Amino acid sequence: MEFADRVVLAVRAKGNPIVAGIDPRPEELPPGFLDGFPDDRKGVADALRAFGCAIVDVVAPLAPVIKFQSAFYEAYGPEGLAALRDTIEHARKYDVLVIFDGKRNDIGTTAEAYARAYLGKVPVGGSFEPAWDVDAMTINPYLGTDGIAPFVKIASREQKGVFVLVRTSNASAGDFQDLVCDGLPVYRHVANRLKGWGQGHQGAEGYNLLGAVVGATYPQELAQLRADLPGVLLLVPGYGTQGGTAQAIAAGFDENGQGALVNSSRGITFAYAKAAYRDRFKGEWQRAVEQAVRDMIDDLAQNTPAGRLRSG
Ligand SMILES: O=C(O)c1cc(=O)[nH]c(=O)n1[C@@H]1O[C@H](COP(=O)(O)O)[C@@H](O)[C@H]1O
Repeated sequence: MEFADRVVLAVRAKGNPIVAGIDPRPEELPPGFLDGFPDDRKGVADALRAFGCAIVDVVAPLAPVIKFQSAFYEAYGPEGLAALRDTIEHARKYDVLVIFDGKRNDIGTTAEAYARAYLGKVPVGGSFEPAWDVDAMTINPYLGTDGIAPFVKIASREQKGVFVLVRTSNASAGDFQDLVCDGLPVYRHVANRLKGWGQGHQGAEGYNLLGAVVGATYPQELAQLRADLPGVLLLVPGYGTQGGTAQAIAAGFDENGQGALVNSSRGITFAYAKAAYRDRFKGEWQRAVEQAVRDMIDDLAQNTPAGRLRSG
């Protein structure tokens, strides 16, 4: 089944549009968690593996999508990447879609290697086999069309998805993305190109394999892009810790409560450190994580069109 159709069906089946972000920072692991592991780089990577898998066990039954932020695993070198691989494999045991967030890209030929690595297959001996085999990945559009085409080609062949950074959530997002050129800010030029890049790749549910990343922290731009990009899935990070609210995200959905996937990473992964959850659940950190997901589901249901997913 096409990636975008799998997203629509998964969101419908779970009744919410949540992307649970797993961005593990060793210094924020539950108190005492690291004590059970050797005091070296491999030990920390093993702790990230154990922690990430435990988070997956809590979030995968509730959320339709999990997003892994590669940076926090890469930080621990090859051992960290092995931990990421094992945690992705653990997530694969559940009925959940997996996004690899590495914001990759390069010139066309190198972009093709990235696309093969994460979405496609690589030659091994006389045959081809998948390497990372995730459902979708994030990419950077700065290099233009030839850097995007290989991702679209391979995603299309493998029924995978790609999310292009269009208007990011960070404070300096506007440095380049808001520069006006030919009467439009650069991020809207990217959005217009994205429509072309995705042409011919629409799934049966009306959404494209090529999605757009749009931050929750810029509600006006989000509303603009929802209008500019019908049929494009929006991956919306920035909810919670970065200050994005459900009200701000509401404009990202279509009239059926579909079309936007809302990510929260620290707000879920490290929920147990928040005073309200810490006092309520004491040392039971997985219960705090579960409650954070349930609270986010309720918040989006009450304050965005995603509530329509529940009413059927
Ligand atoms: O592509 C992304 O996912 C992304 C794009 C963006 O504009 N802003 C953004 O925060 N992200 C990622 O989304 C996650 C947000 O994490 P929290 O702020 O902890 O919820 C991190 O993994 C970021 O790298």
